[in-house]
Order: sequence, then structure tokens, then C-alpha cells
Amino acid sequence: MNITVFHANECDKKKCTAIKLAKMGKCRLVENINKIPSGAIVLNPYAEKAVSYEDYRYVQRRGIVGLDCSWNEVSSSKKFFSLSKYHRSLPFLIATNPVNYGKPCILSTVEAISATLYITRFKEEARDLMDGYKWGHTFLELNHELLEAYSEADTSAEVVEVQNNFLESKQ
Ligand SMILES: C[S@@+](CC[C@H](N)C(=O)[O-])C[C@H]1O[C@@H](n2cnc3c(N)ncnc32)[C@H](O)[C@@H]1O
Repeated sequence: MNITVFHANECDKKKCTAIKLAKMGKCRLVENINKIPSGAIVLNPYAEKAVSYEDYRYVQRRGIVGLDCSWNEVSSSKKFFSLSKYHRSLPFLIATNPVNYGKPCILSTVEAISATLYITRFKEEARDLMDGYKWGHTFLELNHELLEAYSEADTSAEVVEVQNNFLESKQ
């Protein structure tokens, strides 16, 4: 699986989930955005389209790209949208990393990549990434029901429907 992370060096290196992932040999860090593989799925919380099984082929052939930079940088910078045609956001999920524990949608880079693998039905690969983090299994357990439902959806529209039904049921 081709997992690339654009690393902007804006993080606390001790807490950065992408640096740890690279040390374990499970992703390639690039510091130049032009080195991001074309045709890969770029994880961007501001993308209009949600990840779904529709992206299976792109994930399999071109891989996944995480943008490890500050949240300010992701929200204010349009440069990322020129990188790939395939920008995707993740549907509602709860973070379990120590920095943003319990917060919805503000996932760490590794949580976002693992969720993308799970939703596109690469479940073993999703678990393998999280094995390297003390809190990794908690992310997959806490979000298990939603991740399963998202992975059963065939299209992005269906993933959004699953998310909306879930959120309505909680009101
Ligand atoms: C802003 S960085 C935070 C980096 C931090 N150093 C770390 O270790 O997690 C998190 C990245 O994960 C991905 N991500 C997180 N939440 C997401 C979401 N809801 N939808 C899509 N991508 C998301 C994006 O690539 C985002 O830029």
C-alpha cells in the first residue's frame, strides 16, 4: 500500500503521528508538495466529497496522502487542492489520539489514513497501521459501528447518508 504524508514541519515532533508512522516504515514522508503521487486520494477535511468504497481502485493503485501540517494551514491554504483531483474528507468519526481525544472529525494523520483504509475495505491494513500506537485500538473500537457501516456503503453519497442518519439518531 502506497501511503505518503506531506510533512510541513509544523508539528511537535514527539507527538507527530506521521513521523512515528515513517519511523515504523509504514509511510513515506515528503517535504515538497510536488512529490505527492498524482492520482492518489488526498485527505483534506475541507474536501466536498467523502471517502467511500468508490475510491478503492485509487487507493489500491495510487495510494493515500495525508497532509501533516497545522490545522490553520490546511484550512487557509488552497494550494493543496491543486495537488490531485481526488480530495476526500472523512465522515463523522471521533479522535482517540492524546492531543484531540474525544473530538469529532479532528483526526490525527494516522487516524485519518487508517479510517480511509477501513472505509475502502482494506481493513487488515487499517488495523496494521494502528497497531503501532498505544491508543490505536481504541480508535477502531470506539468508531467500530460507524466504520463498519461506512465500509458497507458503496458510494460517497451513501456514506454521507449513513453519517446523517447516525447524527440524527443522536439528537
Ligand atoms: C492537520 S494534520 C495534524 C498533524 C499532526 N501532527 C498529527 O500527528 O496528526 C491531520 C491531517 O489528517 C487528515 N485528516 C484529519 N481529519 C480529517 C478529516 N476529517 N477528513 C479528512 N482528512 C482528515 C488531513 O490530511 C489532515 O491534514
